[in-house]
Amino acid sequence: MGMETHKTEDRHQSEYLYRPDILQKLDFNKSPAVFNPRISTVNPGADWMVVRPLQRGDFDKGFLQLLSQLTSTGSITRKQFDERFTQMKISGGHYVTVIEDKRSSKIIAAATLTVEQKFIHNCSLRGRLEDVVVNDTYRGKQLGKLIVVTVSLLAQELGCYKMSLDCKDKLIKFYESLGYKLEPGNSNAMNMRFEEDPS
Ligand SMILES: CC(=O)SCCNC(=O)CCNC(=O)[C@H](O)C(C)(C)COP(=O)(O)OP(=O)(O)OC[C@H]1O[C@@H](n2cnc3c(N)ncnc32)[C@H](O)[C@@H]1OP(=O)(O)O
Repeated sequence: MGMETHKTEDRHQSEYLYRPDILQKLDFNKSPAVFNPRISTVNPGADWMVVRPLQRGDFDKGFLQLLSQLTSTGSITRKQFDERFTQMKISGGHYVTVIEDKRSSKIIAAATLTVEQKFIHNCSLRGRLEDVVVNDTYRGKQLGKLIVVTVSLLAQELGCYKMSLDCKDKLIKFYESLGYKLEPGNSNAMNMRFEEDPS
């Protein structure tokens, strides 16, 4: 490969799914979450950690292996990953956000904000929190709180009027500590499955 080809390839790998600068202005004082010690998106607590949008090159940084700690991912090829990344970027509204350990160049946490465009509420936007996961060897160090608060504040910053999530019963307390509430009479998650559950 010539030098120019290398440069083009580097640019390709570091391409972001969404503009990283929106993450710089999130105000953690707006969140009810308690951090001890205090950390935030811009100051995640160690110089080897960075909170940022998904990059195309995260295929090589263990992003899919991390997701497999959440649910079944199947065996996704680089081409499939690349095409999905491109489609998400073109369609907009997909804020896949990650924490990288720069010492090992590995993705250690992830959460997605999906923004839905609505007609109701004066053409409003609604956020959905999806696919939250922290690498098991990094759990219990506030990174779950950090990544969830990051995408929740991002939803607010983007103008969403609310943010919703589905979770297992045992995680209700975790999300309540971050500002999510079970609304009486309005907290049922229902699904219609079109395929056999692979697990
Ligand atoms: C909308 C969704 O995506 S729901 C799916 C959530 N993801 C998963 O279940 C995947 C597997 N689990 C994980 O990846 C992690 O355990 C996470 C993301 C749930 C939490 O990540 P962590 O980095 O361990 O969380 P963090 O250190 O920020 O913990 C925050 C608090 O929640 C509590 N907590 C964390 N996980 C759990 C759990 N599974 N059950 C009960 N409490 C929990 C912690 O004790 C901690 O409480 P404290 O602040 O009083 O000490």
